[in-house]
Order: sequence, then C-alpha cells, then structure tokens
Amino acid sequence: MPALIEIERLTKRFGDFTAVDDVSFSVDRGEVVGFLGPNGAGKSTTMKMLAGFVTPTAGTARICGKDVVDSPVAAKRSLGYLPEGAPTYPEMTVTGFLRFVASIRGYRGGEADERVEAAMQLTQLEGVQLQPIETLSKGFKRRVGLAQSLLHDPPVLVLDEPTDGLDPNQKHEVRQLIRRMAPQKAILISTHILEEVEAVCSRAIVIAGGKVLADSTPAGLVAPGRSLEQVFRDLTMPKDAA
Ligand SMILES: Nc1ncnc2c1ncn2[C@@H]1O[C@H](COP(=O)(O)OP(=O)(O)OP(=O)(O)O)[C@@H](O)[C@H]1O
Repeated sequence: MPALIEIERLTKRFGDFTAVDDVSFSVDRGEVVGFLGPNGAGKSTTMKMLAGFVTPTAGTARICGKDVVDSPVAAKRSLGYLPEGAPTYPEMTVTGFLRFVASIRGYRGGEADERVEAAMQLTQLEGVQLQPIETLSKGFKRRVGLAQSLLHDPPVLVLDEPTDGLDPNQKHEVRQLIRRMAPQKAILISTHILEEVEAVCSRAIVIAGGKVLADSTPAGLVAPGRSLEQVFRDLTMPKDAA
C-alpha cells in the first residue's frame, strides 16, 4: 500500500532562485507530520505544490496515488488544504462560503447542509455563521479556512500553520481536533511553534533553504540534554551566526 502523501525529488525554482530543492518524503495514514523551518525555508511552496497551486519545476507529488500534475482533480478529491492567510471571498458569510465549497465538492441538498453543519461544529463556528468573513477576527478567519479543508472529510490534510492567530484555548482545541482525526488520515502541518510539534506530531521534518535537513520522530530529533528548540537552531542557523 503506497503512503497517502508521496513526494519524490520535488523542486521549485523561481527564476534563478531555488525555493524547494530535491525534497522527498512520504506521509502514511495515522501520521501527523510537522513541517518545520525558518521563514522562507520552502514549507508553503512545498504545500502549494501538493495542493496544485504551484507547478513543480521537477519531481513528483502524489495524493492517494494520484499525481498532482497529471491527475489534479482526482488528487484534490482526496485532499483538504488550508492555505496560509485568510479564505478568499471575504464578503461571503461563513455559511455562504461553506455552502459554496460544499457545492464545488459536489454535495447537494440535505447532504450539503450536513457537511456544512459538521464542518462548522468541528471548528466551532456556529456562533458567527451569518457574519461576513471580512468582519471576523484573524482566529475566526483561520477557523473558516480549516472548516473548508475538512468539509469533505478527506483522507489527506495539508495545513499551513493551522493554529496561526488562534488564542491559547483555540490552539488547544485545534490540536485536539488534529489528534482525533489522526488515526484515519495522513496529516502534514507546517508550524513555527515547536511545542506544537511535541504536542501533536508523530514525526517532524526540518527544512531550510529548500532542503530537508532532518526527518525523525520529535523524540528522535532531540539529542540527550537538548531541547527541540536548540536542535532546530543548530540545524537551521547559518554556522557563522550560531
Ligand atoms: N511566487 C514566488 N516568486 C518568487 N519567489 C517566491 C515565490 N513564492 C515563494 N518565493 C520564495 O521562496 C522562498 C520559500 O518561500 P515559502 O513561502 O515556501 O517559505 P516558508 O518556509 O513557507 O516561510 P514562512 O515560514 O515565512 O511562511 C522564499 O524565499 C520566498 O520569497
């Protein structure tokens, strides 16, 4: 059985600049993989290639065995993607936006209603469902983004900084939600919060300058007597700056 996410030698160049450099890894069902790296490391670009928003310069990415370039619709069917920032269509209400997403995903009538309700319940959006997205706080906008990624209950989730902008209680809720969903899904989350990796991830991949520097369990990354933060700094800081 192939892994639900398979990335092989994935590369993205913007002109002369290589943002993602020969990256390979896979994520199996039941795994929550933390994608860690300093600003500009190439995390979002890798995730955008997985989600079909950026075309790779070289290499391949497959979601549930479907190549994201050759079979984009089939790959997207199995994928929930939370992009960085706020959802588009800011003038739509929360319900209006999620109904729109449900219709794009092919749901109609009562089934669409059920999907929207379930997604709002999972992300605790019921209280703001009739509010235009542009009037929501940053944390609530983030939860609308999360709701659209979960709506079709996909086997693969790619979440770009899912807890960014959330208050501590909401961070806790979202981490619990990720942990609850983990056994059924392959989940890749990018984060700058190292405690989040220790709290929810079964594996961590450290990337800097577009290259994978480490791929291990959080415990495996932490050398005796050194915190994950120290290990992260050792791996990602230029040697003359350390
Ligand atoms: N469309 C683009 N054109 C040119 N350069 C780009 C483009 N998109 C991303 N980059 C560059 O690629 C590099 C990797 O960016 P990316 O957004 O993937 O990093 P990141 O690891 O997600 O960073 P952050 O933690 O700050 O979100 C950066 O130097 C960025 O400026």
